[in-house]
Amino acid sequence: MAGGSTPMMQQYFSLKEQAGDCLLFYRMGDFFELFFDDAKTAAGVLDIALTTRGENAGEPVPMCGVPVHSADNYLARLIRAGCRVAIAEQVETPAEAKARGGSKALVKRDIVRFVTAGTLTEDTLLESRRANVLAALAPLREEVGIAAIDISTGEMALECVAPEGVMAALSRIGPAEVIVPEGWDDAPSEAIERPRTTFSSDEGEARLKSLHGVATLDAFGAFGRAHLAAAGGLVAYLEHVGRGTMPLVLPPRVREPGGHLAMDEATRSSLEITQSSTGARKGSLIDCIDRCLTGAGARLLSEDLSAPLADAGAIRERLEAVEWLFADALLRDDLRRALRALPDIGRALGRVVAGRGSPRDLGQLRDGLGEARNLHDLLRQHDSLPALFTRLLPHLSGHGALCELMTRALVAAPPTERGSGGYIAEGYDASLDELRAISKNGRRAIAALEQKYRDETGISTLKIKHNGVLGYFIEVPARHADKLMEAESGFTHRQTMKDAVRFNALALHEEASRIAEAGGRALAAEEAHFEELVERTIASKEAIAATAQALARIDVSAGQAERAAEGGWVLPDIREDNALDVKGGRHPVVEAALATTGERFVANDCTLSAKDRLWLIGGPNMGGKSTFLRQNALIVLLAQAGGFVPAEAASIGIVDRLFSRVGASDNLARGRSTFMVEMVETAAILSQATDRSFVILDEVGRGTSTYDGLALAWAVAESVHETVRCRCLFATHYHELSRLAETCDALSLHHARAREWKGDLVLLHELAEGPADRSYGLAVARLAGLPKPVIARAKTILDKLEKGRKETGGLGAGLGELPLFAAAAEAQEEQCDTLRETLRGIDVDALSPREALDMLYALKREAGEDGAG
Ligand SMILES: Nc1ncnc2c1ncn2[C@@H]1O[C@H](COP(=O)(O)OP(=O)(O)OP(=O)(O)O)[C@@H](O)[C@H]1O
Repeated sequence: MAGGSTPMMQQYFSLKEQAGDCLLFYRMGDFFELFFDDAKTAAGVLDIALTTRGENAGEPVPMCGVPVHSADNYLARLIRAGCRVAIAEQVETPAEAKARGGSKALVKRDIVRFVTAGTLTEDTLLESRRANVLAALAPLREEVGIAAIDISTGEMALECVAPEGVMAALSRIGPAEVIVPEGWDDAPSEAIERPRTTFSSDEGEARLKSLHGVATLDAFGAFGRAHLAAAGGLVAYLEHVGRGTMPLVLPPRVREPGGHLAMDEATRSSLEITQSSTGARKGSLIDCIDRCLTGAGARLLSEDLSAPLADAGAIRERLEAVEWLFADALLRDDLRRALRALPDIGRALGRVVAGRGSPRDLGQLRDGLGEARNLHDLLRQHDSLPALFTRLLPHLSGHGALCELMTRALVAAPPTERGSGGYIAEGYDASLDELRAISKNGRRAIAALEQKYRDETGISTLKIKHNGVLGYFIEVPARHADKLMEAESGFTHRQTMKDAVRFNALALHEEASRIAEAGGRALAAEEAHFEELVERTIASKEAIAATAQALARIDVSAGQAERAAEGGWVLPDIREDNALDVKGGRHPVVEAALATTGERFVANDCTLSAKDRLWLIGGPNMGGKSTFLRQNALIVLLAQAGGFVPAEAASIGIVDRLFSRVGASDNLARGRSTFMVEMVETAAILSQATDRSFVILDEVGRGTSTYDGLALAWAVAESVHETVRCRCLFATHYHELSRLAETCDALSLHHARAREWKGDLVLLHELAEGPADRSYGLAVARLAGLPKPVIARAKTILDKLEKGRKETGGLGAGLGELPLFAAAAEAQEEQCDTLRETLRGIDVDALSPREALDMLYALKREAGEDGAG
């Protein structure tokens, strides 16, 4: 970068202003270069050299650069590190610039697109088994509209949530990027602010209508103002990012509230559904059950698990399809063989519509649509087809004309680049074939010329060669050059090399021009065919997207059936009551982990019903309590996602909300103390759970002092039992809680069994009825290898504490007379009543002012507010 305010610097600054807080990739020949702070950021993230180029205001300008041919790789790393990038390309050639403004003219550059985490379409930047979602939030008075799109496939959904439900919704959607109107105080951190005006419902409606070329949106669904406002912000952002080139956007579908099993952020992360506690897919539920053969199937499965259904009919429809494929292993194999060969046509379509499609993408669409047709024919032979597949069947066919056209038009394996042509098949276009023949014949003619020149000159080492600078030329070794240099030789000198000299000749020149012209025209013809195929594809984009979605659903069903067969899972019985009856349930992830070391997972029953809906579970550390809690939550989740479950039998009354809480989990990132988090989360359960919910509470209360913790655990258990009345598994180390069984009739006691054998602890991982007899804490500590003297010392202390407990009644002393949760509330009422009675008994007319004042003081004292003032 030259000093002062050079034209180049001015161009750079004006582009940087348009780029805003995105890093500016400034195209310079074969490199993208970054300057100033952008260079420092990029060099840090990419670990590449930071240098300088020229000066600005007397200071060297920091600079770094990445080669254009490997830019995708660098982009991926920058995006992963949370950066956004503006790509400024040269939009004219140096020759054009020269013709326009003389030899010193600067090549015009323009930002051609922004690359952001939520708006990627490049195959190399996307993970095949993971959706890449951009979400826009539009807060209206009492609600927040959410528009979410995966532009790699164009799938778009709109929903509307209460302001306090935004985080839960975002944790379900898992967006890579979130945009919000500027100046919104409650916006999630990390959200990107966009102009407020774009988030208006009128704007949204207008943009959707123009995008889909319709006069009314009625055919797509019923949209509220919040839906449309969010859609407006989203579409405006896509226009901005693509600089006017729109990606694939399919008609939006509206997500109705209540259609799904609700889970909040804490529940999702505690159940490790799509990612484990480390943030990786490995070790998560999906990692353990995903047997999909296509990326699109894996993405749909992730959506199923993130948003399980709450409607019995819809769940049974999915289950019926899984069961059908579960029962017929041969058919499942056939189906899966076909699925394995499927390209990702949803994403290929996304690239084609976004104007970044390649011949290879068209080839993938051809192959994928053809394979869909084969699946259609395979499924159609069966007359017992499940309802779900009957519904999907029509989407698997119907692309006959397009497939036939692409089959004729494209070569078997089209390239990703179209610059050198060669992707349109022979026989598709006679004039193209002719042009190719000219090139081919031309090359033959040149070979003949070579022979002719050799004969004429007698130089057997004469060769006709080709390169990018000279085109075709004749080359002879230097020692034979003189002969060709003669004026009458018919050859014209072009270049002298160290050992060779190069010439041209008229006949060669003419032949070469013919070849070049035919080659250029052939490329143009291929280009025109490509454009036409793209246009034909775009014309059927919605039908192709529907095919892609149907294929993904079939893949998910077949994958679920495969997983069930592999693990001996069962079809759950979906019911509308409040039962949760699991026989021989297992935790799929723990079971798989144990299997790698040859250990066996101990299956356990969970039989909750309206009469016995709260299980209090005690037992030693490491006894398997947490595992049992989670396995039942996962079984509910898997069943409502429409899959088989790891159990011998399962009957599941549909759950409306699932809550999972683990006592005192660390959440330092949010700046709240662990206990505070635990209480905030517990409060959410008590206010949001209904009698149709399922709650697992793992040692709630353990994050504070023993007395406080016990008191809170007690009160929470009571409240769940008396007020919420939902199904609940409550694991705790507080023995004292077992006394709740005396007063709570729908609560029962259970424990994870353990035995001490010859001084060693044996954990049986088996659940049994009744309270835990003791805690085995020291035995577990010994198992963990705590030094012997420490264990011995702890034992002495424990003996003393236990003696004290016997004498004083221990932690739970005094709890005998504790009124029940509801009774405690009544107690306050009672006090009000004595006040009322005293008031009623006062004869106001008989009181002197002094007596009245005394009486008032007395009443205040009774109400517990003495020391007035
Ligand atoms: N049903 C089971 N069969 C076999 N092994 C199991 C079973 N349940 C749990 N385990 C094993 O025991 C380990 C501890 O289980 P878990 O964390 O559920 O115990 P816990 O009772 O909740 O312990 P703590 O009270 O310390 O939190 C698991 O990691 C697993 O390896």
